[in-house]
Amino acid sequence: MIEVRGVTFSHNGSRETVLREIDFLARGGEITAVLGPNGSGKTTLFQCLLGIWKFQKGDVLFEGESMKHLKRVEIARRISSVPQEHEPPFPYTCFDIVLMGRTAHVDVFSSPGEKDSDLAHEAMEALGIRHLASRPYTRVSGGERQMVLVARCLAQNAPVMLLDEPSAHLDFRNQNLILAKVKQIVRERGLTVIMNLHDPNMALMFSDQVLLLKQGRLIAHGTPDDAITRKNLWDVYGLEVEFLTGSGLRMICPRI
Ligand SMILES: Nc1ncnc2c1ncn2[C@@H]1O[C@H](COP(=O)(O)OP(=O)(O)OP(=O)(O)O)[C@@H](O)[C@H]1O
Repeated sequence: MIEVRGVTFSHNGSRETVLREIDFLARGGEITAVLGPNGSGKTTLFQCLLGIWKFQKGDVLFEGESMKHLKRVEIARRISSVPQEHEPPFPYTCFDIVLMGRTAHVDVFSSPGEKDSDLAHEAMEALGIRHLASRPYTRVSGGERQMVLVARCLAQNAPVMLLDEPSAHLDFRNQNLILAKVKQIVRERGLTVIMNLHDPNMALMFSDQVLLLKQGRLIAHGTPDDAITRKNLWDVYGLEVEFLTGSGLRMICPRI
């Protein structure tokens, strides 16, 4: 469980407040989706949770304890993440990239051991990408890279996972497969997942809680059905939408 209390953040020397008084609770075994227009502060929120940016006000609690004074390696044992862009400088194999997820658990003077390799293989197996193990990461497709990065997150074995647009670069089938897989793993392992998404339909299908951000403020917050409404989508994106229902599903169609 991770609790965000009144987090407020501005970049050094900037007058613009990127995040204002953000409050929410993300529970284990659940997926929290963060939706909001480009530049609304979604990635910055992740960077604050990961300790990359130091917020000026508020606190982040992991299982009730403040993480404010933890070192990056200590945060990495609690929170793993899939960044939006990842371009390694060297053509590591996909397996090496997944194994890097174990860094937070390996002593500075040691190399990853058998247990670390097993966990990396297991993570690739769970996502159905074992066949990519020996392929250079720089020579697989954007979607395959995304799968490798999610596997790296799983191998890190942290109770909280942050996924920044996990379905970016994925084809229609893989977008759905990866989110269904994440949901299954979240339920099985009781992980707390927070993911940034652009498509509210994906949030309706795969999340348990939705946060809607606009210009660094939390405009709405609740179950997908409560938070994703015509009014809230208009307020946040300035877009008129229709809801279509059928087969037990509720989907959004923009009115353009
Ligand atoms: N290093 C930086 N210095 C100053 N301002 C920054 C910096 N990085 C981001 N910003 C600003 O912070 C705001 C929030 O950016 P952020 O990347 O968190 O948005 P986002 O919601 O993730 O956007 P997107 O959906 O496009 O990925 C933007 O206005 C952006 O211009």
